[in-house]
Amino acid sequence: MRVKICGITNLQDALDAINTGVDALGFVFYADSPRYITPLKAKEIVDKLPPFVQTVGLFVNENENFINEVCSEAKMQLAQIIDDNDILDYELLEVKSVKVIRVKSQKDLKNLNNDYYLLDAFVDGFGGVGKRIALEWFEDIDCSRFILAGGLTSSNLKELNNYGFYGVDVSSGVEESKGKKSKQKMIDFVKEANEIK
Ligand SMILES: O=C(O)c1ccccc1N[C@@H]1O[C@H](COP(=O)(O)O)[C@@H](O)[C@H]1O
Repeated sequence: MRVKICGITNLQDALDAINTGVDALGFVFYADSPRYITPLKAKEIVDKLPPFVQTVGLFVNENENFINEVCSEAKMQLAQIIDDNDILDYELLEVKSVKVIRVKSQKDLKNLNNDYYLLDAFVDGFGGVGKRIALEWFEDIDCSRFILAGGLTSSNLKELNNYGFYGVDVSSGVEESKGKKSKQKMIDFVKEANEIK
């Protein structure tokens, strides 16, 4: 089970997250988020990271140029993309990407192609507020290319057993306050994630 911790705003949280064994760190380039980080500050953090950790930039309804420029400046290796109006031309992106599906109903899980998707619960405004997707919607669906997000915590991760998700993404569930991660919550989260089958 791959684990991404999203909403990194400072070096200490990034290093604490890495020490728990996470696979990816997320940086929010969405100005209305309490976890927003400037590309320059993200780059300063990324420059101090050890190898073998993927850096992921989160974008909300931005155009290709903006995504390319920020990923280049901030040294993001993957773009996590919310594109509500489906207008992005992915061919124009200079960085690998994963599309976010903001899941409102079980219908949104049907007819997806063979790509990897990050699935987050639909909320008015945007994510990072701890809302969950109903797990029963995934019964009888192949979850092996899905990264599940939305309302995950060390206490509810056990419920994911046997679904076969590729990975999980968490933000508010490992915070002590908005934009500040809790070292202990990250340790507990990653420990539980490693036990999921
Ligand atoms: O984290 C944010 O502030 C954010 C802002 C806008 C869109 C998405 C955002 N976060 C993403 O939301 C999901 C779930 O987060 P949570 O664990 O429920 O708090 C996750 O993919 C974050 O990357």
